[in-house]
Amino acid sequence: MQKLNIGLFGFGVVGEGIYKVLEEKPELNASIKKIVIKDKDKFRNAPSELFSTNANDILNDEEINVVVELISDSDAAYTIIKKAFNNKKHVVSANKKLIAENHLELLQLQKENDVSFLYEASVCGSVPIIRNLEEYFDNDLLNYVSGIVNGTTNYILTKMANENDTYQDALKAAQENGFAEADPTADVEGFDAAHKLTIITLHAFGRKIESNDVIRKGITSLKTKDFEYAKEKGFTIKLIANSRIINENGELISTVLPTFVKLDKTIALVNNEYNGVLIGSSLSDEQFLYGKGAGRFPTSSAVLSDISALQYDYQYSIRKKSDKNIIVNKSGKVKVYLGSETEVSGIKDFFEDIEERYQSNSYNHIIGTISIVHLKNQKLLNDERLSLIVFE
Ligand SMILES: NC(=O)C1=CN([C@@H]2O[C@H](COP(=O)(O)OP(=O)(O)OC[C@H]3O[C@@H](n4cnc5c(N)ncnc54)[C@H](OP(=O)(O)O)[C@@H]3O)[C@@H](O)[C@H]2O)C=CC1
Ligand SMILES: N[C@@H](CC=O)C(=O)O
Repeated sequence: MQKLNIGLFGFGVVGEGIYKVLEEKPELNASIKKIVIKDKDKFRNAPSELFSTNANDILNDEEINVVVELISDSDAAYTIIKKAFNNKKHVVSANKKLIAENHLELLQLQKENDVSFLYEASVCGSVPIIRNLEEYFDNDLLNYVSGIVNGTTNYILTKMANENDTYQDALKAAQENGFAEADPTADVEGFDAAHKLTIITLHAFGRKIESNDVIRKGITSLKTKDFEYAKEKGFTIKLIANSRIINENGELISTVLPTFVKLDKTIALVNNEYNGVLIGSSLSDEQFLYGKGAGRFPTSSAVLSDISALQYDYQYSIRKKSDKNIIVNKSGKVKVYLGSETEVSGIKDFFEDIEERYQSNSYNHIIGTISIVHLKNQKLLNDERLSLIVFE
């Protein structure tokens, strides 16, 4: 077993977690030689000689053969990872934004430099989704991957639906628990889930889509009345990320949208910071992966698993990667609920047909069918007056 000398970038929620975990796992033959952070004056729960603010203390150290990148700045992480590859170091990362934005380039660089780039922690925290899609589902025909991939929003939605918490209180608690991104806009507006969905889509279907291709709406415009409607009708509201193949030409429908989920469905039972992903395939029908999607030790467990996989030179091969023309979000339609406190002019025009209209002094809603082409209209997605919720 080769000795892994680790250079760790970041000593925040996850970085400090993996430091602690590795201290308790001497049998792994992996130890942290240097930790690079940003703020040299912060108190650290580790010996001060380990710390530096100079990235080159890791990147130019020839004894360090593994870089574990756990920082909150994706631009800085991009520079660090590229240099690490050039210097023939393996990289483990949890940085979904960075990966989603540079996925194919980074995979190519790992290949050219004959090193490994592993990032299980970047999607669904502790849940081993990437390696399962990559290895186990290699031969089975996948139809969809769908579920809850962001712990912060699921925590907030659970607290709002089940404990009548306010959005602000629930978000604050998610931040205090270390679930949220440094800028929680990434969580609550659905960007984080969209980044994760692009990573999932490449490993599931071999197709690289951009986060901007995903039809995305977060949870910030949901109102108490929407939760009341959901309860009355036997639903709960979840932020669901979904990529599915709909046509023989391989067209993908990829969305991150607030979704009414029937209370008796598996996904409805995924609460708090837990994530849960349904994998639909021709042979095995539907399977479910479930576990903690955020937080110090759950995320560290996935980072640890990647470090451990380096011991046997594991690499993602992306065998399913297809260079065919990729078509995303062009066909089909969905059943949508649009709620608003005041009448919003022109929204009826988005619907192909309307099934239900409700109007009162304090709240209105319309339920009907909207084509995918109209659903991606930014006017509809970005209007904060509108609660947009799809039916699964
Ligand atoms: N928290 C979670 O549950 C999960 C997080 N992730 C991902 O893991 C990564 C780390 O997240 P998390 O630990 O929560 O973040 P934190 O905000 O808790 O910690 C971020 C760390 O990054 C360091 N840092 C920021 N910029 C730089 C830089 N330019 N150079 C060196 N160090 C830098 C900070 O330094 P300093 O301490 O000096 O401020 C800090 O130690 C992110 O990519 C996140 O998306 C993935 C899955 C789950
Ligand atoms: N902020 C993210 C952290 C894990 O990826 C989340 O809440 O899921």
